[in-house]
Amino acid sequence: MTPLLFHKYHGLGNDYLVCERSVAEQLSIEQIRIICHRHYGFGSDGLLIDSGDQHHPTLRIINPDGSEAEKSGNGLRIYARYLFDIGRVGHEPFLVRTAGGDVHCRVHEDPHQITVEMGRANFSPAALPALIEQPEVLNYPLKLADETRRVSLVSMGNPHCVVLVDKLDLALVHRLGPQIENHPVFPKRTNVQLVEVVDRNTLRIGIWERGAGFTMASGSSSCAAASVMRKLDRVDNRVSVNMPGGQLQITFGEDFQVSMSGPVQKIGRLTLDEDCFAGGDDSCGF
Ligand SMILES: N[C@H](CCC[C@H](N)C(=O)O)C(=O)O
Repeated sequence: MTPLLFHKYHGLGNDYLVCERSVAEQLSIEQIRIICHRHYGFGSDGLLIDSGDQHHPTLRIINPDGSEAEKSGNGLRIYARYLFDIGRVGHEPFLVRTAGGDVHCRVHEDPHQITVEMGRANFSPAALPALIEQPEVLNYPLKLADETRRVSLVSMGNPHCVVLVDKLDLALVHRLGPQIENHPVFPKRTNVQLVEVVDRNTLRIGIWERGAGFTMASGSSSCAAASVMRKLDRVDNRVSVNMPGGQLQITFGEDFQVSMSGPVQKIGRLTLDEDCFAGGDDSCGF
């Protein structure tokens, strides 16, 4: 087994491990879940796999539950910084391929700051997918276990369900998040955001991620929340999105083309010891 080398970064506390394809090919999905585990592994909100070749950077995103995501905003900023750190890119804009569409990234003069052109917000429910026969789903009454909540749907390449609230309550994110993530109307599940509009240029959001649960920050969630609020004419073309982990800047171009800018920090390099996989299920089941 070649050394299992990982690089750990975070974007506003949304942390990711990065590895080469040759490393990922040696791992099963169950082993990736262990590596992302907060106690039995390195701990991470997911694994970013550098899947391209020298001239065509391609990003695969694996959630901590082992599911694969089409796109990740913080993941793309981290991948762009990783490519810069290993000398594969400079400060010029460059294209990155993802399962959720091609995006353009740029590492600023200060390499802690990265901008990603995240593509066009798509309000068609079929893009998520969602089993609702409407051209767009805005303020739709979604029936949950004990209540009905008005939701709006948007795809950033990955699926998002946005819930507008008067006052953000993170306990409500934990209560509604799993119900909506796993609602049968979403055949591939969905990411969930609760959104409070502070003013026409400022949002506060709480995030429940598909396949990851509560996270400190999410780039695609910031894009999704801002896009729905733009669609509902609650914000202007430049929006600061505040999350528990910090703030991202979202800017809208023509036809809901979304640009996202924000920080990335490197935490370190990690080499995995095979002993990590040696244990069985020693838990006492409580
Ligand atoms: N869990 C998400 C992918 C990561 C999104 C988030 N970390 C971001 O920064 O966009 C999904 O299954 O679509």
